[in-house]
Amino acid sequence: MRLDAKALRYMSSDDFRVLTAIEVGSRNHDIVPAPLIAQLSHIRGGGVNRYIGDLIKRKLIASETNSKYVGYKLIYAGYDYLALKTLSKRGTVTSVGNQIGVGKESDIFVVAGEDEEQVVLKVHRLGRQSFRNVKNKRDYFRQDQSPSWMYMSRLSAMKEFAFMKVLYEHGFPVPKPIDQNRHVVVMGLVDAFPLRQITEVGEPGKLYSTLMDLIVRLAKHGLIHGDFNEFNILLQENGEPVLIDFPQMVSTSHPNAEYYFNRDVDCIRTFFKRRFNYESVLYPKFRLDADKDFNLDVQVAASGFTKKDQAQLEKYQEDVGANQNEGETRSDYYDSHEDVSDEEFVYSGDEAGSEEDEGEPSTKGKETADSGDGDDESDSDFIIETDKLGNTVRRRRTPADVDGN
Ligand SMILES: Nc1ncnc2c1ncn2[C@@H]1O[C@H](COP(=O)(O)OP(=O)(O)OP(=O)(O)O)[C@@H](O)[C@H]1O
Repeated sequence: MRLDAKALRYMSSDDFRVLTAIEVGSRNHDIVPAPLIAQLSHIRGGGVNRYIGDLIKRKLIASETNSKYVGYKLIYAGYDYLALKTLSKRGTVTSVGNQIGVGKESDIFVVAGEDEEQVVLKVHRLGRQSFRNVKNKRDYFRQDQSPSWMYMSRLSAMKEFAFMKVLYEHGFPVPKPIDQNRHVVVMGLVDAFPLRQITEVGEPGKLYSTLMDLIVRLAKHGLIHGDFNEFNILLQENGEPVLIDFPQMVSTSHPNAEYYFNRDVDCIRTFFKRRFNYESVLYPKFRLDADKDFNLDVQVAASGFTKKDQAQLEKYQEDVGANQNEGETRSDYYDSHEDVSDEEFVYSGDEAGSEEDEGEPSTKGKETADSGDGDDESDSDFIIETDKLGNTVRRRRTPADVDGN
């Protein structure tokens, strides 16, 4: 799936009203009947059917029949569309660029921001992975029981933005948080390579200590990253790491805090041993009684991402985790995952904050960065080079390399 910027330009305001009406109607209906769409969009007569037909053709909505009537539902592309429209109206996204990556549960694009600078647009796609791993898929579709995939994606984006903001404000090395709407987060572009692509570093011991210090500093602020590994650490040319991706971040007062803390520490120890042949007897241990400098989790709760939201996301993550194939690593996932059709992601309500005209749009596409474990991957798409600090880095070829620039 692509981020279709052109579609944004060509969509009429009536199309948007109809799309927004379907989003609003979805709060109380699995599928929204045409008369309700007409009422919510204030488009009278049979006119609404023409717009509905148009939106179906553009694959922004889908029609479905239940036992009583034919209705319409928003699909991922339509939801993307509404989010992009809102961000472009706010001016935080001014044009759409290329997809630079695909995560387990997200699509990442570089787009132009407010002052034409390059920024990162991350579209959360919960359900991509869980379709394979969650047994009780139906739960997430049934509005009366559990939230939809799109609702969960929105919660995940809210969480990422809330944590990024609080961490950024307290001087942690994270991307600059810029904006968030629905399931989309806009953040600063970090000029760096994921640690996973780095084959050699000048001083592994120094980087190891920096990363362990970061884990400890987070804990002293009441937080555990929960997914602190080579995929979520970007290494800048000056050797300083930047932390991304906070879907599993938990408070140090979480009942399983010690487990999560140790897992983060172990991830780094294992990676350093495997990749750089570096081992140290020194590593941090979790201490519940440690003096806390600050409780950032309290600030996050105050930011609008509530404890209830956190609990809902945690339940989802547990469901995914509990059903994860034993021993499956993230690389295995990348190597084996099949794309799930976007039409399968159906929005079934619970959305908030969708004022009329507050629309915005979509994304997704081909895996371009990081498509397997760096150790096993074919090298033809990569260039090995030495950065200014003498680190050997492996990066994907760009058109500029082909042109010889
Ligand atoms: N702010 C950023 N600046 C530069 N690159 C970024 C940024 N955010 C993400 N990326 C790139 O996109 C990739 C995926 O991002 P991220 O880890 O946030 O997605 P994800 O869906 O959570 O992935 P996964 O769960 O598989 O780690 C990163 O490895 C990195 O290469």
